[in-house]
Amino acid sequence: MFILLELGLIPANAMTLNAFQVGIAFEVFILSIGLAFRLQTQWQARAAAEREALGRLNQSQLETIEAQKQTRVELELHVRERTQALEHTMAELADANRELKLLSTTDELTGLSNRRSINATLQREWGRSERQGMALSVLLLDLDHFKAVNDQYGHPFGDQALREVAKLLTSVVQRPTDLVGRWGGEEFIILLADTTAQSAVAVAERIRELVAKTVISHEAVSINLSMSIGVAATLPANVQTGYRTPDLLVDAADRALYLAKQNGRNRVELMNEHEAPGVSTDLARSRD
Ligand SMILES: Nc1nc2c(ncn2[C@@H]2O[C@H](COP(=O)(O)OP(=O)(O)OP(=O)(O)O)[C@@H](O)[C@H]2O)c(=O)[nH]1
Repeated sequence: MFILLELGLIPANAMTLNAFQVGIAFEVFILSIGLAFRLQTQWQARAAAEREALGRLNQSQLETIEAQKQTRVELELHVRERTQALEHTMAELADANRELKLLSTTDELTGLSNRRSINATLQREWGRSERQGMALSVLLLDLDHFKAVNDQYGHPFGDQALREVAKLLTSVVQRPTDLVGRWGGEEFIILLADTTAQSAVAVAERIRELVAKTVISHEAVSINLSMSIGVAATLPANVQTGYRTPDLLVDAADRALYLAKQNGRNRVELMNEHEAPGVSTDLARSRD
């Protein structure tokens, strides 16, 4: 442009004189537009990429939250199922324990308390009688000539007789604090709390009479049985004259029972607290 002007090939005017600057300005302008366009394109691409990444991130977060929720629900369900199963097992265990306790305290044949349970009750009642200054009585009851019954009518008949006798005993002894148990074999025991020797003998006598008059039947056989009963009573607090331990009280009843057998059976004998044979209730003999 400068050479053309110098040679006079183009007229010198504002346009031609400033053509270089104008050209540069124009080029700068065009470059600026190009640069701006390029920047905008890059910015848009970057924004789009960011949006997409953000979208992806949110989606994965949502999936994570959803998965966690699902896991929690499943876990809660599992815990509930396990809790229910555990409760069920606990209930079964409680039932089994009750059953076990019943089995360990009950005589299978008669349903009465067994010896173990009677001993526990005797200890308890002894302590209570001691604290409250009450009398405590023990009856030992034994079926007479029971071996002959078994031998003659068979063991099943003997079993039935034991069950029937157990019912008779519980029908007479009904106070909640009293206890009827099977001491072993054809021998029964009765604990009478807050009961003096005199009352205990009266109870024993009622039992003796009831057993003697009750007909025991099983299948084609019907027979009458009788019982010998030993009675011992004490005031546990009375250490001077009474029996010192529950076992000694039972021993005394056992000695009274032995006397009843010796003296002819179907009778009641009382062992007095001074360890000597007591007043025998000869009612049995006199009435039979
Ligand atoms: N059926 C049956 N018999 C039993 C059971 N337990 C013990 N006996 C029997 O009871 C009988 C007891 O006999 P003994 O101890 O000789 O006494 P007893 O014949 O009753 O004679 P006394 O007691 O002297 O009058 C035995 O034949 C035992 O087998 C039982 O659970 N069922």
